[in-house]
Amino acid sequence: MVPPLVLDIDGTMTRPDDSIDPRFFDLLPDWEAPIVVATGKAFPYPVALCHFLQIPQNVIAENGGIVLVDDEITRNGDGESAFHVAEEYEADGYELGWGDIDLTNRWRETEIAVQRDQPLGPLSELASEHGLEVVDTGFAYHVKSSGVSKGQGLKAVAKLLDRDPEEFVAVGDSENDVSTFGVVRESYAVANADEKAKRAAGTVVDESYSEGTISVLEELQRGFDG
Ligand SMILES: O=C(O)COP(=O)(O)O
Ligand SMILES: [Mg+2]
Repeated sequence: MVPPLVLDIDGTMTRPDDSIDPRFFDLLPDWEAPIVVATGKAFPYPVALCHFLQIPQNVIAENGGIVLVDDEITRNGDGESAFHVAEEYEADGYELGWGDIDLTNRWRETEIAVQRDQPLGPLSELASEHGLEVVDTGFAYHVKSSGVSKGQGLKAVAKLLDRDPEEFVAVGDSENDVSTFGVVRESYAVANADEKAKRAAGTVVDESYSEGTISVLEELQRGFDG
């Protein structure tokens, strides 16, 4: 059997121009084991991605803040405090950086995300005053509860799927994937991954972005076929 998968979205299922690699639309629906999409993005994004890929909606969103399996939704973390951090950051004269219509945070429930061109120092200070932490995904700074992570999310998903997290193979590209890498059987960082993800991964693949992820999936498939 091919192993169950836990896949990050940005930097992992995407090409360098941020588009989803269209090859996943053929590869993933045919994968004969559960697939979990684990992302720092707000909940609607991975739900929509699963919908359009036509795969079951096994989702970890907001870096573990929201978990969906079948019809069960679990929320984790102190969203209120994260929203207070955002308010205080703005009151101090900084911006979240997403423009007037902030679609990055509009649907967030358990954490907030800030553009990486905004100052990190004051954001980290406010986060720690509220007992929160900042994670840099390479796409955004995320202000979140420290006990909440994709790895914790995967443990919850695995349980609901009647699986062990150690059956899973993970692919990711950044520090918000390190917790996932810590609970799975095999972990792969794509070549564009940040140093934290590369250090935590069992294997760093030669290819970048979706090219790297697809090479891992094809290798797993060959292992299964052979
Ligand atoms: O939204 C982000 O900042 C990163 O998203 P990802 O976890 O899917 O890479
Ligand atoms: Mg990523």
